Amino acid sequence: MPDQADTQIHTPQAPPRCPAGTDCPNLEALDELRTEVAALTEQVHTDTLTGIANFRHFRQVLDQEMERTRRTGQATALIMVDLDFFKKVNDTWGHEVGNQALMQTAKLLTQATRRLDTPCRYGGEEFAIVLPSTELITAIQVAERLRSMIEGTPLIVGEKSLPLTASLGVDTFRTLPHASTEETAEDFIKRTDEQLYRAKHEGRNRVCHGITPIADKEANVSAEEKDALFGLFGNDD
Ligand SMILES: Nc1nc2c(ncn2[C@@H]2O[C@H](COP(=O)(O)OP(=O)(O)OP(=O)(O)O)[C@@H](O)[C@H]2O)c(=O)[nH]1
Repeated sequence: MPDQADTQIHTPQAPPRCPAGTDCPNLEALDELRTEVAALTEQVHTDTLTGIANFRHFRQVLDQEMERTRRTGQATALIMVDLDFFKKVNDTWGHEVGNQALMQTAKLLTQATRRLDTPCRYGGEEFAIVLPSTELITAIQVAERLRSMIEGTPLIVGEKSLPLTASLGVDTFRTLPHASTEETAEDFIKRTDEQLYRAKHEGRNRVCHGITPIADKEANVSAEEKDALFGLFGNDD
């Protein structure tokens, strides 16, 4: 038999009711709590240094957009961005100046993209942008615009102007609507990262992109779907 203290702990308490038409102090407390939860949720999804989305948020958005692609057949584009010779910036000018370069780059990423796109800090000096419902050709244009903005916006440190450049990899995830696909978010990131490393290897300060295969090995493609597909990619025959 539980003692009285136990009984009090385990008995569910009905929330106090507010009389209709009166100010209710509990509602105010609830509002405060909601504001606090919203602020904490934002913190969990934000990179502290740059103020843009962090890796955790990036992964959630990417999963969500890939799922949208599977359902609608509209491509999801991904751009990976890595500042060039960033170690040298840190070594020459110090970590604090390196941080300023990262903050400036994050600002440019936000300026160069639409509100629907999600620019994120992927980690270190690497960034990623998820572009929903975006074809490869458009994503390449966005990446090229961003590359040019980074190159054309040196970091001003006192009297000095510090040139910055970045290498970018671009690719898209696409599949036929409602077809099963085996490609995971990790595979897609890896595929796009390979383009980024190609850009580094080919001399940096450039955009490299893939030719996206249909990420669907098993789907039976109907004549109508084939027509739609060739309409999307353009038919060379
Ligand atoms: N200031 C600053 N530096 C960082 C941060 N995160 C990572 N870094 C630095 O970024 C540098 C990355 O160096 P590397 O991976 O050698 O790349 P890199 O020098 O840019 O060379 P490439 O990518 O090949 O052009 C390292 O010196 C890290 O210490 C950060 O939050 N702030």
